[in-house]
Amino acid sequence: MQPALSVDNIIKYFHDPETIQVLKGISFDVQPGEFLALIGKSGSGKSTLLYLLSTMDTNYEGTIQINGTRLTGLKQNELARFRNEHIGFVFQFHYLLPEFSVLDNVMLPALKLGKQPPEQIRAKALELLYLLDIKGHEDKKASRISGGQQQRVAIARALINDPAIIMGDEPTGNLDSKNTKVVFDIFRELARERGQTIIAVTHDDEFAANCDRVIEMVDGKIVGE
Ligand SMILES: Nc1ncnc2c1ncn2[C@@H]1O[C@H](COP(=O)(O)OP(=O)(O)OP(=O)(O)O)[C@@H](O)[C@H]1O
Repeated sequence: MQPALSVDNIIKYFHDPETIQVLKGISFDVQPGEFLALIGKSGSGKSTLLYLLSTMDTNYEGTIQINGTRLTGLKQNELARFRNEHIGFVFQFHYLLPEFSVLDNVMLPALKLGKQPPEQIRAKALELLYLLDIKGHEDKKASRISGGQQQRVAIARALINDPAIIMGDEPTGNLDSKNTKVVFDIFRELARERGQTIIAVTHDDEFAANCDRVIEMVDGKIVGE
C-alpha cells in the first residue's frame, strides 16, 4: 500500500542568531487510516516537524511525500493548493474566525478551493456539524459557543475538503477530560471508518496510549515507537 505520508531524512536548522539543528534526520512512514501520536518533551522538535509535514515551512533538508506526491520542491502556490485539498488542521487554539458564523467557518476552506457550488458546500458543512453534534448552533458567531464546541467546529472545518491527512498540534490541549475524550473518539472514528490518517502532537499520555501508534522524539530525533 502506498503510504499516506512518507518522511525521509528530514533535517532542520534554525538560525537565531546562532545555528541550532532542531531536527536531526527524521524518517518514518504512516499508512492510510493510521492514528498516530507524536510525543516528546518540550523543545524536542514536535511542532517544528508538524510544521514541515503540513507544508507551512519549506526550509528543510530531506523529502516529504503525501499520498505519493512529493511536496519537497513544490512552489508556494502549488503547496497552498495541495494543503487546502489534502490536509486538514486542528490546533490547540482552533483559530476560528470569531465574528463569522459557525457555518461560515466550516464552509470557508471549501469556498476557497472553489471546486463545488456554494449550496453543495453548505449542505456538506451542515452534515459535518450534525456529525460532530453541533446541530442548532450553525448560525451563531463562533465566539458564542463553548470551547469544546469550538474545537468540534474546528474539526468540521478541517474535514470539509475530505483531506487524506488530518494534522493536529495539541488538538485537545485546551480541553477538559470530557471534551478530550469526545475529540479523541471523533479522530478514532475518522481513521477507522473513513480511512483518514491522523497525526497528532500531544502531551496527553492517555490520548497517546490509545492511538494506533506512538512516535517519541528526543532532541530532534525519533527514539522509539
Ligand atoms: N522560529 C524559531 N526560531 C528559532 N528556534 C526555534 C524556532 N522554533 C522553534 N525553535 C527551537 O526549536 C526547538 C524545538 O521546538 P518545537 O517547538 O518544535 O518543540 P516542541 O517539541 O514542539 O515543544 P513543545 O512541546 O513545548 O511545543 C526548540 O529548542 C525551540 O526553541
